[in-house]
Amino acid sequence: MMTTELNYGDVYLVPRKTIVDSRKECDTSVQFGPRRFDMPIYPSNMKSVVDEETCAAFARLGWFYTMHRFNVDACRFTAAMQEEGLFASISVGVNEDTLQQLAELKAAGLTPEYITLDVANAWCVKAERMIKHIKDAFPGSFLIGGNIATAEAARDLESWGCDAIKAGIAGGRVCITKNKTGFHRPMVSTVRDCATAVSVPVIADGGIVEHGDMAKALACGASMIMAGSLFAGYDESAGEIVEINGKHYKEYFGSASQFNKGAYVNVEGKKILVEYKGSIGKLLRELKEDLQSSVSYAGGRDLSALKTVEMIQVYR
Ligand SMILES: NC(=O)C1=CN([C@@H]2O[C@H](COP(=O)(O)OP(=O)(O)OC[C@H]3O[C@@H](n4cnc5c(N)ncnc54)[C@H](OP(=O)(O)O)[C@@H]3O)[C@@H](O)[C@H]2O)C=CC1
Ligand SMILES: Nc1nc2c(ncn2[C@@H]2O[C@H](COP(=O)(O)O)[C@@H](O)[C@H]2O)c(=O)[nH]1
Repeated sequence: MMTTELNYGDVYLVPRKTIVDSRKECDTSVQFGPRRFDMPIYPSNMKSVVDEETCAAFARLGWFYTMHRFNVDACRFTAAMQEEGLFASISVGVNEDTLQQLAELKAAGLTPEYITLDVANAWCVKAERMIKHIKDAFPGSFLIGGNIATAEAARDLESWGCDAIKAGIAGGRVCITKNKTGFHRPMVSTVRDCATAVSVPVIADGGIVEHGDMAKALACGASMIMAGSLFAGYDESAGEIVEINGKHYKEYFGSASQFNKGAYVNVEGKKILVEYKGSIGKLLRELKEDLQSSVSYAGGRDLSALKTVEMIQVYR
């Protein structure tokens, strides 16, 4: 049977009576694993979005982050962050090099507070083996597994030991997976299905276009949101600045792009230029203001109000 599925642009949230005197009263903070963060959104663990400085800046601001896994010394990164009094949040893969990195961390007596298993389709035997290995070797780390896109996959990752699950397949701005393989699920349907299926937190990954999509993701049951292109155009983003005809852009490329892989093999991502927008401070302030406003329209004082808000489908 063929079903109709929904993306963020297909839905809106129905307003309720506001009970606060000011949007500033609305609390956007979220408990995620062992820590509380100022906002439930964070930059994608992509080489064109975050580097060590981005990660340290987000941690200092009280926002969550995850370092990417491409040519990164996880041991050195973890030590550097923790020596600065910041939490360490690393990404790993499913291959031999990850086993090596984990062994080095263990030998150095280091435990990252957060570990993200980052593969295109984590509903696979290799991810199952690695998740079980990480839970065994680092029981003190909060383990995020992803990505997946169905309730059944979410339930499997939860049963394998993930403390949180990242949902979203082929919905990203630099993704070409859906073009090359035919596989994709729109984000509203993905997040709703996955969040309903498990008791661990679900991260809605990719496809955030408008700031209001944050509230929609949370209304679908997400606890956190990961976004790439939203954060890619700033001084603090990791991509290079490019000048064309006097206008400035930043490079934003997929983790499975030829540019990131260094070879045209199993390419499922592309490189684009996004508008350069200067310092990220204005964006972070605006994201918080907009989410505070969303909470007020939801008739609450904190993010829990968004969990029970009514969602409607719009036809164009
Ligand atoms: N969120 C999304 O929709 C997507 C995200 N990405 C991002 O791109 C990066 C690269 O992802 P990924 O390709 O998983 O990682 P890798 O290219 O690092 O692949 C990891 C390992 O898994 C194997 N593998 C990967 N895909 C498959 C598959 N479909 N079937 C069997 N084995 C497979 C690879 O072997 P082999 O190469 O020999 O097959 C490799 O050994 C990640 O950061 C990921 O998050 C990529 C695509 C979609
Ligand atoms: N199919 C692919 N997806 C990718 C690739 N690199 C990253 N990603 C995913 O996209 C989101 C970011 O999406 P955005 O809409 O916010 O820009 C990211 O977090 C990954 O899940 C890739 O090469 N191919």
